[in-house]
Amino acid sequence: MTLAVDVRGLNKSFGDKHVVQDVDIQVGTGRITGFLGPNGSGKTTTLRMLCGLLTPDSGEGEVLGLDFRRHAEAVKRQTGYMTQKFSLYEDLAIEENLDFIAQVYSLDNRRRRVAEALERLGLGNRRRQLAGSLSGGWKQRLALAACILHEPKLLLLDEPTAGVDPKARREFWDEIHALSAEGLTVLVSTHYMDEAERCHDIAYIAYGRLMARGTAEEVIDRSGLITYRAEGPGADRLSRELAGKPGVVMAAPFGAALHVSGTDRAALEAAIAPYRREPFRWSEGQPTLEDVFIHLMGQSQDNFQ
Ligand SMILES: Nc1ncnc2c1ncn2[C@@H]1O[C@H](COP(=O)(O)OP(=O)(O)OP(=O)(O)O)[C@@H](O)[C@H]1O
Repeated sequence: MTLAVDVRGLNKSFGDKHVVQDVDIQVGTGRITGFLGPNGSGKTTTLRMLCGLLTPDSGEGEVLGLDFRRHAEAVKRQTGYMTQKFSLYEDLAIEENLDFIAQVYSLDNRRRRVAEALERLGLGNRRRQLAGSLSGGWKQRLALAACILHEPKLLLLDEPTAGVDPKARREFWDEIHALSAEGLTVLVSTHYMDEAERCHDIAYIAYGRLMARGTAEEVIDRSGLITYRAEGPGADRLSRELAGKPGVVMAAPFGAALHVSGTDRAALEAAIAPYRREPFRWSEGQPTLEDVFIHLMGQSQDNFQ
């Protein structure tokens, strides 16, 4: 697999806060890599360093085959970065926003590019609508259209669907997959588990440190987590009793069922033994990505406290 991003030993501090610590990040060409981790763990900071908007304290490697520090400008030109906050002009129409961006970047074939971006993201019928009057989902589509206008090879998307309804999120992801199928590489930060599962690969960062990476299956397998599932009336309410018992890393309700996880099988089984009675039915299940992420978060040291 060729790598569109292959950066090692990335570090960044703000004052005495070491917010990105020795992070290695690799993103396969044409793949969609989900970037996950708790709030404030350094995802945005990492994305900004990769596209040359922020200078790392240290780190080396290539983005799109270029030394990402020495050739930051060239990397920037081939990268589309979608910020967390909608940053287009609310009092300009959709088409005017795109045309303005095309002018700012001195893009050739402005009309063609804008028309193609409108068409591609289904914005054609709304092209005269003011950006400020769009719903969250359409705003995000416009922001995505703006980032692909210059035909980048790499997309860095920072929580692009935060606060967007499920249907619009699904459509947005269909578009990300379509772009990836055309060869674009995508690194996308998200807090949504269903989105993590839609990624080819995952990188999980907590408190500035990369804790896991690989496909969802690999991340789950390598966690060493064992999960039991309890069903039956009131099973979900056992979480409080079980949480904190030796061997229990996590006990959380999943609908009416309960997931209890740990890494030490004997200790975990001892913890649930008193509850192996009617009306509860226990079975060993596959840990979910969410189980694994909560486990990883617990393992990482919160160096901001
Ligand atoms: N310019 C800055 N000056 C000082 N501190 C900063 C700056 N930018 C980010 N930070 C701090 O760095 C840490 C990491 O922030 P970052 O935005 O990279 O996290 P994140 O993983 O993207 O979080 P979220 O999921 O909430 O978006 C936070 O503690 C944040 O307050």
